[in-house]
Amino acid sequence: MILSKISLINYKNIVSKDFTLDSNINCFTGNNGVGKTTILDAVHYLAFGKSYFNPIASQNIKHGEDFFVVDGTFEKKGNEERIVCSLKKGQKKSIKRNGKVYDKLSNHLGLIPLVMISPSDRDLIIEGSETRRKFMDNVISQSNKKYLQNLISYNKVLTQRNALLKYFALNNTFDGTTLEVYNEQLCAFGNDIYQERVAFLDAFIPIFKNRYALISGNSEQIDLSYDSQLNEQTLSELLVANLAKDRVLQYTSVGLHKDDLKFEIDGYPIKKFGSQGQQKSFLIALKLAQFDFIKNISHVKPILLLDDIFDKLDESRVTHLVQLVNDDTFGQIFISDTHSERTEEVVKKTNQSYKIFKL
Ligand SMILES: Nc1ncnc2c1ncn2[C@@H]1O[C@H](COP(=O)(O)OP(=O)(O)OP(=O)(O)O)[C@@H](O)[C@H]1O
Repeated sequence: MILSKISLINYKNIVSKDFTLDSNINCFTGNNGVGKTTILDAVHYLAFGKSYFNPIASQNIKHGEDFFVVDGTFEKKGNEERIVCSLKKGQKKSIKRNGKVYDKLSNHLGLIPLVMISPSDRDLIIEGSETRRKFMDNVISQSNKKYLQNLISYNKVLTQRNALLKYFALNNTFDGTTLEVYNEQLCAFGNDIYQERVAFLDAFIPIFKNRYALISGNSEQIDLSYDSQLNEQTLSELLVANLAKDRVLQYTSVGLHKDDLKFEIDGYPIKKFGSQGQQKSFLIALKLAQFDFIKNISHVKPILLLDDIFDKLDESRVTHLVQLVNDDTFGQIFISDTHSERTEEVVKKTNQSYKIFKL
């Protein structure tokens, strides 16, 4: 899938802009705040029906205006797909494919595979476990609809179980039979989710390590592992063993919603012991592995958005990255950078066609 044209109206700081794009590399350069990331974000909007950065849809409308439109034309094997995302203040957002409004956003997801790499991915390292679970869940659910369904069902039962624990505490009562019904449902959905996460990481971790080695030139050992209470005990055993604690806490303290991913460098947590460049390399490797994973499953090369990617990387890592881009693993790429000359230098070294848009 190649994005051949995009136009933005009132999207964040962009009043009105149209771009006719290259099928390989597109670079957006300019000073801080001119709107480079905004353009990449608009491409993300076309694929996922939402901003990568601001989940509150109305805040993506340019200040003082009352609507935005992002209009993209994609080409796939000679066929055109026109996707138009728009939002008018006070109304529901609309996503149209070839003039027809989608009933549900979920029907659009998957049509345009895309991976964004951005400085805000640092949240994956510095924030709590929820961010890392979300990353894992997003990658798995892009190719596994049943996983997403199980996840939704698990969270629903979890909310009900927590409400019941609260009810017990408030009313000084306990009903083991009702709780058991929730436990059984939680275990049924939870075990499926656990198995899928194990299988996913078995496939994902070697791809990730390979990507990291290529970017860093093998200069340090990194590790990614699955940290789950279910690695030691079944969910059913965990629920029984922690019942007294859960009744005191009035919520479910064990389960898949506590899973995490452990990121390490030379055996130590990367959050505390990785340099900025090493952390950045780790995140790029993680996202490139996501790219590979989606590509292997969907047999389509996702669009790759590289937001401010060269910052903090030394020359040899930038060179390795460019070499990566040069093999035919990748499809269309969008790059944003403050240094126009640096970008041009870098993309010139690839054997790909490119366009540089100076904003
Ligand atoms: N709803 C909005 N209306 C108007 N401006 C907005 C809105 N949301 C964000 N902005 C502004 O858009 C501008 C462009 O941001 P963007 O992140 O695209 O810049 P950039 O060119 O990538 O800069 P940098 O080099 O600093 O990363 C910023 O000044 C930001 O404050």
